[in-house]
Amino acid sequence: MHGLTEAEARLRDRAREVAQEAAAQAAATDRSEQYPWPMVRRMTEAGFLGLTVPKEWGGAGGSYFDAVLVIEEFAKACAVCGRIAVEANMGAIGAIMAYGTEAQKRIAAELVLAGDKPAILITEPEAGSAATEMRTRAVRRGDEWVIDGDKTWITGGGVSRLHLIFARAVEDGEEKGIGGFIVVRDGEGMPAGMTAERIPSMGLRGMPEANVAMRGLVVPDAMVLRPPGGWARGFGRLMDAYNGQRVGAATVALGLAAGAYGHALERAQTRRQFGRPIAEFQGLAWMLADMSIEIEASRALVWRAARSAGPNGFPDRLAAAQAKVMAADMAIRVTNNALQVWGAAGYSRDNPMERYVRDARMFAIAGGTAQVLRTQVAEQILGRKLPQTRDGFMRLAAEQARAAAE
Ligand SMILES: CC(C)(COP(=O)(O)OP(=O)(O)OC[C@H]1O[C@@H](n2cnc3c(N)ncnc32)[C@H](O)[C@@H]1OP(=O)(O)O)[C@@H](O)C(=O)NCCC(=O)NCCSC(=O)CCS(=O)O
Ligand SMILES: Cc1cc2nc3c(=O)[nH]c(=O)nc-3n(C[C@H](O)[C@H](O)[C@H](O)COP(=O)(O)OP(=O)(O)OC[C@H]3O[C@@H](n4cnc5c(N)ncnc54)[C@H](O)[C@@H]3O)c2cc1C
Repeated sequence: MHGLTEAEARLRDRAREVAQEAAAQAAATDRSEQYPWPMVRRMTEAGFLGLTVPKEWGGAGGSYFDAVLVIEEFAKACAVCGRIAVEANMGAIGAIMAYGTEAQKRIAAELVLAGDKPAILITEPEAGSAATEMRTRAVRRGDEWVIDGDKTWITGGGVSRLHLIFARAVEDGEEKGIGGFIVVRDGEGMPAGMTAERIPSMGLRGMPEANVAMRGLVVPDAMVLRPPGGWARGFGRLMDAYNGQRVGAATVALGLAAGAYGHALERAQTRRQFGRPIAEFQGLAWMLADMSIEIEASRALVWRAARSAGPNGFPDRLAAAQAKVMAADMAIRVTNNALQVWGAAGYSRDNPMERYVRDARMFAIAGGTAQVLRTQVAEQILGRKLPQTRDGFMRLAAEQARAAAE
């Protein structure tokens, strides 16, 4: 790897060192399906949670690129730890540090720097890819808002303390747009009006995924996250921040692929059949060559996307989607081929290869599916909206005709 400053290389090396401890507990975390609290404490002490929090709020003031260097090292060893590093540096915490009030920033920074991995609540049972069709409503009642709705597949549900909830804001009986609502879980249980029920998942089993129900959840007005541009632009500005997390998810996929590839490379040179190392068989040598090419190409896109964020900005939307699509699809292929290099041994649950395969599967679904993000890439390169609803193009044409007539 090249193109790192001395400080960046030092940060990556420090992350690599701590990630050895993450590797040692990854199998146990997968088997127990328990959130890896001891490792979270270790990562917190090392300053990897809240790395991107500005110095004035107690963080290291690191860049998205710094976070990416750390996330890849953890994801190679323990993808759950990699995802913790994503959400403790990007997504909800990024949105709050950019758009929040002083009080909101202080609360969020303190939580993350003390080891919390925030949760972001966007998806609903009937609004997955079509996230703008969400039904969760926040109705204003004086100085507070009352939230009702159901979210699903919420990473960290029941473990996270800081929650950023996307909901439709209703004021004076009128719907204003989609906004962000901050809720903090203080004690052991969930806040009044909020429940979390775990969903059993295929991979990343140490990370709880949950259905979160909100019934009369009260949020003070002071905890409403108001991005610039008003309610009507709320969803878009929150998604600006979410582009950071897309780069983070791409990095976990990259790290998983790189970790599996490392194991495959070693195995190919030590396992012998027909009297010689299996690496000498061209079928496997080319498989390893393709893995290395795809990993390097993905890393280039991930780095480009992370570096596209200005000092106080978020990664570019197009670059983030391109990196995520490439890394997610690549990780499925590479982890699968790495298991193939291991033969039957790779299929055993006593071996990390099957965990890499299970863990890699989610990234073409979560954070925008591979299909939806391809449409986003197409929209950006074509410079035009590609509506996904049946009547979308008719509405667009009507809007354009109206604008031309004015
Ligand atoms: C955006 C979609 C939900 C498509 O819905 P629509 O067609 O109804 O919406 P648009 O008109 O395209 O967008 C509305 C509004 O938002 C702006 N926008 C959309 N995406 C972005 C973006 N990436 N960056 C910046 N701005 C964005 C868009 O320009 C419009 O703005 P204006 O109103 O014009 O100002 C759909 O394409 C989509 O993204 N679906 C995926 C939903 C998703 O990613 N969910 C993630 C849930 S969290 C998660 O999975 C965590 C997992 S993890 O991190 O491992
Ligand atoms: C492990 C995991 C963690 C997650 N974490 C979170 C989280 O923390 N917070 C959160 O809010 N959400 C989270 N999600 C939810 C995730 O964002 C959604 O699963 C994702 O946006 C897709 O929604 P869906 O699953 O409802 O699929 P659907 O939208 O129902 O899609 C089903 C299929 O149809 C395809 N499809 C849908 N629309 C189109 C289209 N317009 N064009 C082409 N194909 C289309 C999709 O690509 C997919 O293959 C997580 C999901 C997983 C698996």
